[in-house]
Amino acid sequence: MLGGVPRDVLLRPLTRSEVLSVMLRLTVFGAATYYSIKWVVETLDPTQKQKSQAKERSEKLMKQIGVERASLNEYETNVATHLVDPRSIKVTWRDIAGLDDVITEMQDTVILPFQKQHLFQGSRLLQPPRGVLLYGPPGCGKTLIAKATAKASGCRFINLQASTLTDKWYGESQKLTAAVFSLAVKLQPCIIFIDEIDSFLRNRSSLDHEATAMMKAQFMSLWDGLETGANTQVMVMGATNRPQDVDPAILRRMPTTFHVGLPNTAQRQQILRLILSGENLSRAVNLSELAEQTDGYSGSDLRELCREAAMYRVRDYVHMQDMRQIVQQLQLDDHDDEPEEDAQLRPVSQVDLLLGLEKMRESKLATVAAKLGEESLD
Ligand SMILES: Nc1ncnc2c1ncn2[C@@H]1O[C@H](COP(=O)(O)OP(=O)(O)OP(=O)(O)O)[C@@H](O)[C@H]1O
Repeated sequence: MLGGVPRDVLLRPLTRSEVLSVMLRLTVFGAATYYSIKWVVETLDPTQKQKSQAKERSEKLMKQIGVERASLNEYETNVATHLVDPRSIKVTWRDIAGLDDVITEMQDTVILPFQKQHLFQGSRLLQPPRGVLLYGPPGCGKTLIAKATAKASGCRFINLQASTLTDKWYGESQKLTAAVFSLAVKLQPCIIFIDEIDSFLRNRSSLDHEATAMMKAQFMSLWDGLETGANTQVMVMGATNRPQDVDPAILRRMPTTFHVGLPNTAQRQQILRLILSGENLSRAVNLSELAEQTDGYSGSDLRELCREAAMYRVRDYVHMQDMRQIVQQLQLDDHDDEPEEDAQLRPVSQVDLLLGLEKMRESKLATVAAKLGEESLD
């Protein structure tokens, strides 16, 4: 190939400008190769679109919570898409009824350390808890309390879904787990909230996938790492319906626990009053009677009962309108200039509420029957 080039030209040393020119060409060639390969890899990466969407979303959320110019790696960006702006949370303590004791305790043990950090410094005994667990049956207000806590504390709030960490390729879970803690530290004061923590950090068993076991171990060690930074304001808050299924090692890291149980009669009456507070109620409504009759009902059941009750008057109204139209059509000529009827819904009555209760009972019985049926088939 170089046959035509005279031997002395090949052997003579390169001049300074030739060396520079070769180096320049090599640099340009190297850069072109690097960017071409990067472009091909990015084009072929099926998750590229999700990644750029995550970046956009996390940048927007970070801006909303007042953090600009924080440099986040790819995994922290992914976790940042689960950030919640406390100002956007609608739930306040006033939206929770019958749980005054839990709220007071939450304010003292969780919110106070965030708000009055200086009082808690310098004493190992007064260190705020690194982990808090809310437990109790479904629909009794755990999520409401977590949201109101985030709002009242003004902390940044990472609402972590178990699937964010678990449904990932091997190795990705660990990088995301590390990112949860590093992001929380960057954004502190911060609460990492994990709903249904039992499904995520459940009892370890020999059947656990190796990656899951490693992720759990890593989660715990990063959690312990929070202890070493005395001024670190990061807390993990978990909620579960099944505390017995949570890994005991995790439970030990959540020494502050709040039981949010089924409401008693007085609490049910308070919840009913709160749920119906914006409604037009008939004077004859007796919430104490309803509270007596709803033993075993959660706050969420009571809300559903009230929703049903409120619907009866809407249905009545629609039926009434239909009837009126039929009558009007029949008597069209005679009643041409009759005044328009009142377009208001009637107040919610005690009968509506009792009918709502009846409907709830039926649906609860049907659910129990279906469950028993499933069990007998197993
Ligand atoms: N104490 C309460 N005061 C007012 N509303 C309540 C209360 N408890 C439950 N509710 C109503 O029930 C709904 C569900 O409550 P929430 O999601 O907090 O329950 P949860 O305990 O987190 O349930 P799950 O374990 O199923 O997530 C609330 O949105 C609210 O309407």
